[in-house]
Amino acid sequence: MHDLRTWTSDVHRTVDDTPYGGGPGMVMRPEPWGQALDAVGAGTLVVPSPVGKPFTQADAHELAALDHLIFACGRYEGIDQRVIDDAASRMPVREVSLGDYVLFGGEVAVIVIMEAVTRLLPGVLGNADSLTEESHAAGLLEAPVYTKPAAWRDREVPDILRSGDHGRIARWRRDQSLLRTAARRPDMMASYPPSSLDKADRKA
Ligand SMILES: Nc1cc(-c2ccc3cc[nH]c3c2)n[nH]1
Repeated sequence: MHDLRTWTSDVHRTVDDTPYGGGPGMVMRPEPWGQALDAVGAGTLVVPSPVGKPFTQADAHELAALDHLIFACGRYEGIDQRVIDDAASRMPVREVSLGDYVLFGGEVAVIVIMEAVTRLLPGVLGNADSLTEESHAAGLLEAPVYTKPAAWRDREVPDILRSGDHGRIARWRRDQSLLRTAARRPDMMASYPPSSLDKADRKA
């Protein structure tokens, strides 16, 4: 963690200023950011932003494979664009959005990204199999999950899950994933490769 004010030189340790072109709020000054990024060295710079590329599980896997991640947490109306442009001349930069809503700053977004990335690192999750079954891993939403008791408030666990027939259970789960994804995330269905449907059919 680095305090951006470390790289200020005025008595008030100023990190923001008014936006060129007018408009509400303040913009983060380039000088402190430039010196801070120089100081932390090269890596892949991850910048949470409302205007970034939507962050996906695939992005989490890509970041988990990298040696050095640098997270830039902005505040106010954002960071002077020249900071991003200057950094991109020296290192990979990823501006990422967590969703179509606006936060106060990048800190919470960085916490979310760090959790999504670190849980993919070898040895972090107790059961690595969880990574292959979870939502978004196979391009679909996960099937519903159940545990004991078999009946709870007059609601029974689907019989198939108690049948011991693992082939039929796998098929049921895949079908439930497809139904759930089609209902809640038709955008994911659009990119779900039909070829893998054939493979799953063959497997089950
Ligand atoms: N997905 C998403 C990111 C943000 C975000 C990220 C950084 C800053 C800096 C100032 N406001 C910010 C907002 N809002 N929503």
